[in-house]
Amino acid sequence: MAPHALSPAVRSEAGSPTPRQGQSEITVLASSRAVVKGRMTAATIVISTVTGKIQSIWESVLPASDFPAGTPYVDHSPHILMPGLVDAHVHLNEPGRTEWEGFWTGTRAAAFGGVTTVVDMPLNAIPPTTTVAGFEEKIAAAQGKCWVDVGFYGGIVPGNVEELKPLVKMGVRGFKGFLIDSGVDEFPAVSSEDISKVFRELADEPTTVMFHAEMIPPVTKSVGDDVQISEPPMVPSGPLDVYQTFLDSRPSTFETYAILEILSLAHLAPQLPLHIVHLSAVEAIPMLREARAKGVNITAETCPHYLSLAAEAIKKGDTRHKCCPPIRNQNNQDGLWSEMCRPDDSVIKTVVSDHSPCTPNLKLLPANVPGAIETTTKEGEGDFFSAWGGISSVGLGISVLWTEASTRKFTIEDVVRWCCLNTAKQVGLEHQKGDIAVGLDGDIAVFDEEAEFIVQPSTMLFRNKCSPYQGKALKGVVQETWLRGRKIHTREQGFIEKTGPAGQLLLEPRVKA
Ligand SMILES: NC(=O)N[C@H]1NC(=O)NC1=O
Ligand SMILES: [Zn+2]
Ligand SMILES: [Zn+2]
Repeated sequence: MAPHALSPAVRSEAGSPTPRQGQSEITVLASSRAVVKGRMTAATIVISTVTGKIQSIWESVLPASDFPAGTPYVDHSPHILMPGLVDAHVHLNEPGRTEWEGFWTGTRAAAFGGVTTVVDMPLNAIPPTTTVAGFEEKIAAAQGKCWVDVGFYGGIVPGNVEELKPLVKMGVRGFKGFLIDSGVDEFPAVSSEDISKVFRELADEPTTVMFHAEMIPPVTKSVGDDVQISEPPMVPSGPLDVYQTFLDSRPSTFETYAILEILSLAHLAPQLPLHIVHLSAVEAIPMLREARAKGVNITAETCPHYLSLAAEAIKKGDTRHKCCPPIRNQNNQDGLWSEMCRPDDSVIKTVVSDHSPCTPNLKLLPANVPGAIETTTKEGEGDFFSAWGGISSVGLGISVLWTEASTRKFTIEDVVRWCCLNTAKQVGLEHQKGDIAVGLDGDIAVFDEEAEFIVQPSTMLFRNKCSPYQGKALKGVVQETWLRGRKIHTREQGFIEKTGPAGQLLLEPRVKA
């Protein structure tokens, strides 16, 4: 490439603010391997330090001498430059349950793992993001505490339909509702009537409606001439600290029944994107495929835990593995991976953490499990039914996923599709996030896919160091994380503290796809 070809590309954009004295207007990252527009290539990426946007890309490694003297330039070869990850499902729980997780700790954990955007779930904070007032409190609580960019979902609960359009205008990136008990009182489940109202209300809005798709199938019984419908309780069928007992209490039919219910109402909003969060049961896949073939606009996500852990290996009382829907058996995991082999028509488009932490006491961990705390009472120890449901993993996702995906012959491009390109699309941020392309934010993860590490408290930056991954050897290390053209974290040096929490709140309303 002739050096003169650079001059138009490195010119700063007209009308942009001037950089501070002595600061270069651009920063350059190069590598023999980069995932640009979803494809592996050599690349030299020029990011404006003024706008934070990617200004130009060459599909070759240009030497530093091609750039003006003093331009920060690093050739990261052979490490991979990939887009910063967009984790589209994280519970940050602030305000109200900040002792479970907060903006500061949750976004630092994200940055450690190359995640440059997280999208916060509407529940577990108090208040939940189910009203305009609740969202205002969230936004206020997040100010100045975010180390990566943060978007927000709104919540759907019985009776809040009038809040939904105003929340869209305030910039929520979608909505989540539950069809089963959510685990927190302030976020009740919705009925089919509630869903019908929501679909009518949001039918033409630029948003996505997402469901925690587990539902207890009602049982019908005849009493005289009447048919009575009731929900059976989730009754344990064995010891409470045996994982299989818990798994038996939340079978795959809970997921398939919930999805059928959602599909039966989809005609009320034919244009509205629908989405199933944290899909676990493989049995739901053919149903979703059939619906999509008929034109229903529905997608699904799954999580690293469903793709890497299996019920058979969960030890007695190890409630670090409790989540809902549950981790199922190895066959189920293999089935999810088979679906991931279909890059173009898979119903599972994204992989997200569903980082849903709590304080360690609520996990009721027996003393011999790492992450346990000393408790004065042994009551309920190891009880999978009473323990908080949720897996902590934000920032570990890419390594957990790569450890498993690489043995199954998937590529880094696949990971980028699941965790960057498609997650950005899911939340309407594809014009800004999730890819290395001119005009997008200069969010980059520098990934060494050969390096390995053991998960320890020092590699779990979330607030409560209690995760089923502790002690596991993982493959793939994020060496550096860049947010809008600024290096914010390196594995060697930690956080670039002088940069401070440079994350922005992503509140620009979505536009219709
Ligand atoms: N309330 C809450 O965060 N629940 C999450 N935890 C989990 O395991 N599944 C969820 O939906
Ligand atoms: Zn959920
Ligand atoms: Zn969740």
